[in-house]
Amino acid sequence: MAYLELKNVCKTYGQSNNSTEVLSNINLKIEEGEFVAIVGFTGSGKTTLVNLINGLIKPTSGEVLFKGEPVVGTSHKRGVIFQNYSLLPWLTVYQNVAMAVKEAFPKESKTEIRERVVSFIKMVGLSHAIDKRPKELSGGMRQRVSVARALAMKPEMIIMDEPLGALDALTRGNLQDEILNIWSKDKRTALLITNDVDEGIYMADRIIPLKPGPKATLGPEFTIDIERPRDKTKLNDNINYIETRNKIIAYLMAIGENRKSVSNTEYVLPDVTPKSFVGQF
Ligand SMILES: Nc1ncnc2c1ncn2[C@@H]1O[C@H](COP(=O)(O)OP(=O)(O)OP(=O)(O)O)[C@@H](O)[C@H]1O
Repeated sequence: MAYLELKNVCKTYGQSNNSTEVLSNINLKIEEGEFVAIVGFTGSGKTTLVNLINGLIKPTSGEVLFKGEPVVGTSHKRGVIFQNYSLLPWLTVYQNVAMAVKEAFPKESKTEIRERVVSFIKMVGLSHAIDKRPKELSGGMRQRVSVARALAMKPEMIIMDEPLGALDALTRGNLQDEILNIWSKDKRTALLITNDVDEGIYMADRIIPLKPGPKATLGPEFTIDIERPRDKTKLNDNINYIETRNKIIAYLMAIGENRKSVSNTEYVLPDVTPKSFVGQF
């Protein structure tokens, strides 16, 4: 039995004439302990896929199974690191992480919870900002709180929706390594949604492209046959890395070209000037 399985999953938004089938016949199996990356184009339905797996939305048809059981609603067993960090603005960094930890570990003592929260905030390099509120943090710092919050809950499966996109290269690299540490040390299962092929190759066992939408489906998988732990500084000399990267990029470029050729529509912008601007220049 697969740890996570999607069987013929389709998702349509809207009703009748006004509807769009965003995802079409998605079939995916992830085994326990695997790290799978889905690489997709912008707007292809990546977040929709994450929300289906997380239980935030239901498929229009098909099934999402977690450990053999249909996914109904969210669960802290599946920890999601969202793209938009979704922190509670009135809580401090500590409180944002602690709230999630308390929910995941209701039987832990106050001291145990404090230790857990503090150690994960330290891991993401935010000890100095532990009592700050989200509005006092940069976008990258908020994203790091969101990573700490998801990982501190020790989810059985870590689901990441383009979690590191807003970060600088150094912070991004550090967090990739922290996520990999936790995944391998705690024997987790992980799904990473990204538009960065290099990030996918560095982190995952398999990469599966999500074709452009509407009616996005999954493309053929690419196995990443590079020994772990992987050394970023040596990847550029690794023949497996070079070959796999070239194959994935060629595939994505080919399906990207098809997408371009689907639409020849020209969009003409309206020729209007707001009244308040007239005479200002
Ligand atoms: N709740 C919704 N109602 C209607 N349409 C939606 C809804 N959510 C998403 N969509 C549409 O579904 C399509 C896929 O959106 P989604 O956010 O899943 O894509 P994405 O690949 O995550 O995008 P991005 O790369 O920009 O983050 C888009 O055309 C979007 O407008």
